[in-house]
Amino acid sequence: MVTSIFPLQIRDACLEKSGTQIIGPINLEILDRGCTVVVGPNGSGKTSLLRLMHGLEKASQGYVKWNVPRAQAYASQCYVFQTPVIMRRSVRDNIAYPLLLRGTQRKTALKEADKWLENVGLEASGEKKAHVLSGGERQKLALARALITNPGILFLDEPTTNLDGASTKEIERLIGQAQAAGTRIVMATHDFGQARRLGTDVLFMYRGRIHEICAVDDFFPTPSTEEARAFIGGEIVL
Ligand SMILES: Nc1ncnc2c1ncn2[C@@H]1O[C@H](COP(=O)(O)OP(=O)(O)OP(=O)(O)O)[C@@H](O)[C@H]1O
Repeated sequence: MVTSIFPLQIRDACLEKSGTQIIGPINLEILDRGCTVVVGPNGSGKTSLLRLMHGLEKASQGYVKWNVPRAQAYASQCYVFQTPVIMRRSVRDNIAYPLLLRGTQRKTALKEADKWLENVGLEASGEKKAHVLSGGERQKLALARALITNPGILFLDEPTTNLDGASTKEIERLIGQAQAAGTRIVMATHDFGQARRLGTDVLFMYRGRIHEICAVDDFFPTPSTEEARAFIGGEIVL
């Protein structure tokens, strides 16, 4: 039996940069189901929290611990950056790349990439150089490249910033599809509509700390703190 990477346990974790604590202490447990949307004002620490969870940053105090050894957990995670990293090769090769890294034969990897090209609507662009893609197309490529590995957890940092309505809808469809297929989602977003459409629970960051965590259906109509109420109302929260 394969051991689950969950729960992810974060205990008293802090992250320091240039001698300043930017987030923490954070206490959080992530179980294997759902879509957690991370919201909060600019600079409240959403990206830093995602990076800490994924292991791109190391806790200066406390710990971030998966249910399995770190390397095993890392192999089952993907992180899609706000500005996706695009490799200087074709769109198709970009998508196949994670499978090639894992030792899949090139022919099989490309066949799988073709399925994903179709799923994300990039089938006409497979042979294009990836760096010519538009912003929305790049996000689709990045999602396909993440999902081709069937990750246990997917971290998304503002996946639809600067995208038009149709591209946003398309990206949300792919995220919903991944969640339905069993991938745990943790996503930072400034889009409340998106948070309501995709999220199961909300994590509200404020001044580097988790200020509130609850079901999406409770957070927006009845936030339990004054800061969250002000934030949802579009007031400046400092
Ligand atoms: N490498 C770094 N060095 C120093 N400070 C940093 C570094 N990275 C982030 N910070 C600071 O940490 C704080 C949290 O940043 P972070 O990017 O996590 O916020 P955010 O909530 O994702 O913001 P936004 O909504 O604007 O994307 C900010 O004040 C930022 O300036």
